[in-house]
Amino acid sequence: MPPIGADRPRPIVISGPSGAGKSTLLKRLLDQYPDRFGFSVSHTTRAPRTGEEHGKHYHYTDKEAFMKLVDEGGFIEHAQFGSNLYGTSVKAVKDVADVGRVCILDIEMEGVKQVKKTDLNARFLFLQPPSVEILEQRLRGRESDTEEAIQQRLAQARNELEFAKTPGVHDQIIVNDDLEKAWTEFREFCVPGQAP
Ligand SMILES: Nc1ncnc2c1ncn2[C@@H]1O[C@H](COP(=O)(O)OP(=O)(O)OP(=O)(O)O)[C@@H](O)[C@H]1O
Repeated sequence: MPPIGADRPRPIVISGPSGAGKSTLLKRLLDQYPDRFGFSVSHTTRAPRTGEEHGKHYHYTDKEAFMKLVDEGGFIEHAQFGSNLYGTSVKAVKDVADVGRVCILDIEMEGVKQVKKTDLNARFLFLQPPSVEILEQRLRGRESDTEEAIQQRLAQARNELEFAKTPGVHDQIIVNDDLEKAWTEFREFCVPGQAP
């Protein structure tokens, strides 16, 4: 198989603090270009629920096999929720490129560092809020988080913003001040050459 980028579309890694507007812009992108992008299928150790399909909703696995893949460096991100493990494997991202779609990874800073260690040849986009104060207003405006969660997100946001200053980490940084302006830049990054 040739490397990603030769004839398979390069994945796009989108990161940025919680509340920066990733979901807002991604929803718009997927609505406008439904066939162009794809998402990787995650691994999980939880049992499939009725109607869920192996390889479609998740790759269902057991703890032992999951941990073996962790040891082999097969995961970009993995985490435990409750008693179950979840993760995004490098292979799952390659599977999306193999069917000719641009895999979108909406991940946080640690995941970005992991992707950089792989041969995924990804492009990196950072979505930046205009300021931490405005980020706080938006998180509050969303009315979906407790005060504690907001404080945690803001603390993590400061870390992410600091990391994003590292030269060469991101191919592009978009400041989400005016949504329409951010959308134009976002679309140009994800679907180059579409601007009127
Ligand atoms: N340019 C903008 N101006 C004003 N409000 C915005 C702008 N962009 C996004 N918002 C609002 O900010 C809030 C946070 O946006 P969104 O939920 O898309 O963030 P996110 O980065 O996906 O966060 P998370 O990582 O927690 O999912 C939403 O209520 C959204 O409507």
